[in-house]
Amino acid sequence: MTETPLLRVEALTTRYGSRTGCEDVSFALWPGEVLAIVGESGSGKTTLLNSVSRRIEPTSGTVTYTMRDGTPRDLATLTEAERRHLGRTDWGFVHQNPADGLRMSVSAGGNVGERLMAVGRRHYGDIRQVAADWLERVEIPADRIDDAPRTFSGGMRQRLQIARNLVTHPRLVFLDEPTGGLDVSVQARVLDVMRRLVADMGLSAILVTHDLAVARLLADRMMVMKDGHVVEEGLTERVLEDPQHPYTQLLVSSILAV
Ligand SMILES: Nc1ncnc2c1ncn2[C@@H]1O[C@H](COP(=O)(O)OP(=O)(O)OP(=O)(O)O)[C@@H](O)[C@H]1O
Repeated sequence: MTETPLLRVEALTTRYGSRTGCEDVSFALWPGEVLAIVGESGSGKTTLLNSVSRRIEPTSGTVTYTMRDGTPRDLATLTEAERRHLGRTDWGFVHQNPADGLRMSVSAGGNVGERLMAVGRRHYGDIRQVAADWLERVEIPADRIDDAPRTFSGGMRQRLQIARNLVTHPRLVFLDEPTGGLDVSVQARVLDVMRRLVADMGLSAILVTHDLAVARLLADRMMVMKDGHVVEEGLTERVLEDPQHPYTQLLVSSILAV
């Protein structure tokens, strides 16, 4: 790991009127690290993810991101065009519902190729070849390249969403309950593909999940949220094996002991 974090979040607070989404959250994300944000429904996980990725504007606090040229930038100071560029090149966002991250009536190859065109690739034959390679990497049969994702199963759609996001080799991926809507048997394959790609590509990721088993499989480090606050944070194995906060103890015993 290098000395400069990829992302530094300081005292981030997001309120919805008088209701608190997340409050006074600080953390650093290091290159190549996967950080899970866990907690029960309503604890503020999605609010935090969306505030960090600027899908919503936080009420206060700062998020500093180290750009590809090594310059740390306060995300609040980026122009709209700079943010869009970041979203197309350096960042990926995998939604729980694949329909939110895919174009459901565009072919699978088109869904992947579109992201390449957004970063300036123009040669049709090359784009199709890269798209075909990526479908293979996420275990989608080559003969489905011209089919639209609305004809795919839930697991295939999610694997396609992963391909669409990773084809531009982002440095940071936001994963919002990426296996949340899937049957357990289908989840395993999606998780396996994701774990392999994250490791192969040395990706940094922030993963929101209420499922501690998913966090255990993918994350190096874990932050536990309750009522908008981080109550515990540490290496995944440490938090799961030796939880310190009573709420984490409850979560771990109720979920892993079954
Ligand atoms: N758009 C919104 N308007 C008002 N309140 C909101 C909004 N979104 C979230 N909240 C509130 O903020 C708090 C945190 O919600 P959030 O969705 O971030 O939690 P979560 O841990 O992601 O839950 P889930 O796992 O159910 O998605 C909750 O009290 C929720 O009711």
